[in-house]
Amino acid sequence: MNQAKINTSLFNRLRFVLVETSSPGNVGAAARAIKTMGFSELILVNPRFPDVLQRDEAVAFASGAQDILAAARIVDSVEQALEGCNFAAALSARLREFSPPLTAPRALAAQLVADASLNAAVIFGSERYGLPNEIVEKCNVLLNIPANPEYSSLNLAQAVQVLAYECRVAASEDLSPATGGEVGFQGNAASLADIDGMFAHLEQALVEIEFLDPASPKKLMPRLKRLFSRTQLETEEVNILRGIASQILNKRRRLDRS
Ligand SMILES: C[S@@+](CC[C@H](N)C(=O)[O-])C[C@H]1O[C@@H](n2cnc3c(N)ncnc32)[C@H](O)[C@@H]1O
Repeated sequence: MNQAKINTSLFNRLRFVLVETSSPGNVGAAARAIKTMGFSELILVNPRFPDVLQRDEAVAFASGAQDILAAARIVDSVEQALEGCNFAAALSARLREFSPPLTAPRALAAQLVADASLNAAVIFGSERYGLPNEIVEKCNVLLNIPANPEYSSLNLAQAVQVLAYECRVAASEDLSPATGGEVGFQGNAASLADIDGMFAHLEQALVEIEFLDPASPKKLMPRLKRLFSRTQLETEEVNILRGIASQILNKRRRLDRS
């Protein structure tokens, strides 16, 4: 039995999100992977089979982790899966032109353990298609598991296992009290829902001043998302950006009226 001391704070702050998973066996194996490493929160976004959690194959692959399966939640959208989160990492074997900063599981795990103010999600794509760009662009980081460049796509549940393992190892190595305090943000990390709202507001303002042409948006919003994803936005900062957007919209309306 492993008696190593461990900082358990991350176990309650990290959720595993599987998007549009098709194989019940992978869902069961993912439940087992997260339980063996001490985690418990599994969320499925639009799985191929709505009854996947009860399917024999899922139950068989979960083995002793049937409690994780039973407690797993099924939701309709990534936004629902991320409710209450202020940090999200997209896992992909594929690098993309417009993505948040690239990081590796070990570095991310250390960051999540060190900063107790982070309520995080790690998001995995479907077996066939991986993660769509719209989801990757919402995330703070893109996580790539280092692998053979000629064949780097792990089985979904194995990717979950690697991530959960790295987080456990990082938690075992960091035994500082998990209170946040001097490490991490000065203010509260903005929730992902607030950041989404801020981008929608900013987009509206940019359209209003004709900086963004909705008929030909090019890559302006993905580029801005990438820019902001390089910093961990705080609630106050999101409010400032929304204030700027409001001011632009109000000023524009006043000019239109005069
Ligand atoms: C079988 S893979 C999906 C492969 C898919 N055909 C694609 O091109 O993305 C299922 C999921 O496991 C995760 N995954 C697999 N290999 C990975 C790697 N090397 N780094 C990060 N995530 C990986 C990703 O979340 C991926 O969406």
